[in-house]
Amino acid sequence: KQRPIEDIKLFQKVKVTPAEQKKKDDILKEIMSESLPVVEAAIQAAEAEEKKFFDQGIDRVGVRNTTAFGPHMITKQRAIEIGAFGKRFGRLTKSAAETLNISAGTIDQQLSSQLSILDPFCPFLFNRPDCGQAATSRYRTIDGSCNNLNKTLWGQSFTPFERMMPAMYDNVDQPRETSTSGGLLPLARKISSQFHQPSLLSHLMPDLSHMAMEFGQFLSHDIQRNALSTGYLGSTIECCFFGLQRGDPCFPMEIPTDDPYYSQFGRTCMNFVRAISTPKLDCTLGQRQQLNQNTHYIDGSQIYGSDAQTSYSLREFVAGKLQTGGDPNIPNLLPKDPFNRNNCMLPNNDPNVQCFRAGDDRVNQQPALISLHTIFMREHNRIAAGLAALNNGWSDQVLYDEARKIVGAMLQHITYNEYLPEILGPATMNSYGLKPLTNGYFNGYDNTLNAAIKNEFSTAAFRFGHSMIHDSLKYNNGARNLTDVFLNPAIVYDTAGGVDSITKGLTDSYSQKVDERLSEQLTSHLFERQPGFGDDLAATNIQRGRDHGIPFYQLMKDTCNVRGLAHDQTVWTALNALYQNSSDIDLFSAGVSETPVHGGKIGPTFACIIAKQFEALKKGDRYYYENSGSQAFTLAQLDEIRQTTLAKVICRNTGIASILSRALVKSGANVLNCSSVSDIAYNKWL
Ligand code: HEM
Ligand SMILES: [Ca+2]
Repeated sequence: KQRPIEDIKLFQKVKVTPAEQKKKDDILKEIMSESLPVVEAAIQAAEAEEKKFFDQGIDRVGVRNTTAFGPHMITKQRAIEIGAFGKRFGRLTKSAAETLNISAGTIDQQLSSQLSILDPFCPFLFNRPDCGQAATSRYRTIDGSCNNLNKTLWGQSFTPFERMMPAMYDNVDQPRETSTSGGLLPLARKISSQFHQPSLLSHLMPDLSHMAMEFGQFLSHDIQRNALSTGYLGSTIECCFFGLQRGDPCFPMEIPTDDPYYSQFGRTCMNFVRAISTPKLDCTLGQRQQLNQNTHYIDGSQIYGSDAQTSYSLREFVAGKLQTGGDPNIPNLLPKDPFNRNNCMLPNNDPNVQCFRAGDDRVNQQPALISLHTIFMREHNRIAAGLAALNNGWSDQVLYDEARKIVGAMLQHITYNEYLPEILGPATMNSYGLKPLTNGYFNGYDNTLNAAIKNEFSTAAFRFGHSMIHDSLKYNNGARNLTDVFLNPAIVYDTAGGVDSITKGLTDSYSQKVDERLSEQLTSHLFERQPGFGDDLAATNIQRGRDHGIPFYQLMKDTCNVRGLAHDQTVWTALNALYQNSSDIDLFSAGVSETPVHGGKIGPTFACIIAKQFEALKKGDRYYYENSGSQAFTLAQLDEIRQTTLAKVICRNTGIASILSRALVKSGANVLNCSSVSDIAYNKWL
């Protein structure tokens, strides 16, 4: 039921007096206390329903042979707990918006009151970090808390993705399915099959190696990991069991009956589960938001973990080392996961061949990713040993902390010095101040800048890398199709190849161009375990954008001040033909297909979103490696970090004899002879 008209009018006022604000707060408090029992009952009913799906064996735990999407994308318990509060905030927001007749776009401004009645539902108020030591600590916290000393939760793991622009949902918080001119948006799978056609071998990137793709994914797994909804007892939700009928959190993708590939299998539905919704960091009512399970900062959390428990489970607790696995024939691999939590495809039940554990749970997704994880784990252990050799008195903890600090700094250096210049081009690097210095400290730390990952970046722009993926990984003298290696670690254990061959293969082959095309392995066979029942990554990216209410391309393009046509005319025409209204076009599809900026690999809209994000990750990170301050490296140490290249890290941690000296760049390729690579000068750490 609606509130009286004077209440509704009060909430429509743009400026209010303190007395009016108090009145607003009281009204909201009243609405909340009326709604709370109703909301609680509705959530209980929904949970009973979920339990039914579980009891009937539709949603299952630990599904191995499955058509469920991304079986390795496990949601952590902490995220599930926050999601339970998110559900309550979502429903409470909706009832406030309905009774006060507030339109979706203005919810955040109009319902911005801090309401103490909601405190018990605010996960960010409990266990607040104690930052007493952080102001002077040389080391980051494991979970990213206390980086910003005023806003101690900024960038912490298990906090919301932020946004560049307000979300655009249907009916306050439902996935966007309708066009601005009424009618339905085109199906995600249709856009994928018509527009994101298979990459061809003739569309290779002329100057970047396949390692440029893989480093991008490794970096992505440092800074972002969305949390997907789970069923009863954390089970995997199977949305297609009832055709397309099952409601929230299901948002399955309809496959057109004339689909060029899937129709031959009679398949009409592809699983898709909505991302968990989270309260906002300040726990005011507002739009639906999504949750990042990783630390937002570039800090090596994919190696070390984003929470204390994970970090402990990866440590040796001797001499600062991380745990290793492998066996006598192939030592020094990542530690094994005997519980197979990633639901890997394990060959022939060989008890020695198991998937791996790392700081980010997606590590087993494919062997190129496993290889970079392995190399950086080894680099950590090597550095810990180097520091220990010169510093007799250092404890396990100090050795671990210092090696972790150095590895995190190396990752930042490679990101800003080697990776981003190739992707963004020189003009964008300059205008956002992203280039590292060649000497001295950087004095640009800005404690008003929140480094947190933006939803538009995570859900659309930084997925440009999906277009760089090749059909296959070069391996020994041949190649392995991705379908044969998704979630299958077998070649990592191969004594005749393994990590060395996979890594060498990445620098010996080219990336695909960033364009609308994606490998067929990703659009027709992603994680496939039964022919015709794999997933589609392009469709998933589009659907995820709608799930998160990501603004349309046109709006982001305007926000980024991109003028005129940013596409090749033919490409733009093809994309437009799929939509009834060009202002509806999804951000991923239009962004990835823009004509690249001069000297870069992506178009102007994605370059803007990505540059802004990396600017915040640099200037909003108190522990950015070039900063001065109580956490700083000495200038001599900093000079040593600045010598880092990805190629040297690879040389130091594999048996590879020679490699591209700029591991991401093929053109004008200079070869680095690994025997000439010197170690870090540990005497600067005495
Ligand atoms: C073989 C390589 C890769 C595979 C199989 C892969 C697969 C996936 C899958 C299944 C998702 C989850 C989609 C969803 O449910 O929304 C995802 C998300 C994502 N991918 Fe990739 N990807 C790969 C490489 C890359 C690369 C090279 C980049 C960037 C340079 C990248 C950036 C992202 C980002 C930013 C997300 C969103 C992360 C999040 O949900 O928090 N990926 N990818
Ligand atoms: Ca991180």
